[in-house]
Amino acid sequence: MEPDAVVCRGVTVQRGRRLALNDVDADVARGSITGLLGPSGCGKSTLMRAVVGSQKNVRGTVTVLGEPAGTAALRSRVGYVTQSASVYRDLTVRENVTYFARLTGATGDVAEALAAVDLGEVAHQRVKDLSGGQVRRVSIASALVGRPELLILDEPTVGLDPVLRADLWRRFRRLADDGTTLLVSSHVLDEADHCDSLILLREGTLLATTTAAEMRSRTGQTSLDAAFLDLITGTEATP
Ligand SMILES: Nc1ncnc2c1ncn2[C@@H]1O[C@H](COP(=O)(O)OP(=O)(O)OP(=O)(O)O)[C@@H](O)[C@H]1O
Repeated sequence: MEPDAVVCRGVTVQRGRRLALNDVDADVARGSITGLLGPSGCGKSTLMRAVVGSQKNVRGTVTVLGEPAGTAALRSRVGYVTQSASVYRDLTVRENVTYFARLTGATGDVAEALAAVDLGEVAHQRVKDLSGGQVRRVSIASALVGRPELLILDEPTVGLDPVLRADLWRRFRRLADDGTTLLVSSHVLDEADHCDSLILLREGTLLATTTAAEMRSRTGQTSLDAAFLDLITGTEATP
């Protein structure tokens, strides 16, 4: 069996006065969708940054595709889409994705990346004339064009309507089916149903590594929000 795409051991990050992550152990299996879930401020973005290698003051070890996180060799193998879209508003959709392809030295196909997130028909439009959901997808296409083995998406569905959200998750599933490993964060617990496995964080600590089905069976709840609350209560009840 191939080793996991991401292996985090004892990951601890101090940000200002706060311990943003406290001794977190978590793994991301290859070719699957792992959800990184928890309330706002629990440390999701910090953990993603530790995996990408852009977070300062990381203690513990983070191994990505067999290499220490952040090493130069990983640059073309890992795609990272931050919460705020990092695209050029005055360029067209195609120009943006082409630019990122050149920047990463990617041999990937621009048309293929645009098609993967259904942007083919607006490829000629300037980003400033697009909807928020479309801009989000330009960011994703810009990361996809490098054909990363690991794609890290920080809250990609936030602010999107339910139809667009469902559509994006279908596209993420297709990418995973084609062999890409996805680590996707969300503070919406219901999105857990789209993930193969889950890393649940709370106030910088690992609450559980689990699945949506296991969350329901452990708590007897059908709603994942309620199951998460039960897990928090259970944790607090443990001395
Ligand atoms: N630049 C910073 N300096 C100091 N503390 C920070 C900084 N950025 C974030 N933090 C703190 O680190 C903790 C974790 O933040 P992080 O952004 O990782 O959480 P998150 O789960 O991604 O939140 P959200 O869902 O709101 O994006 C929070 O308590 C936050 O206040």
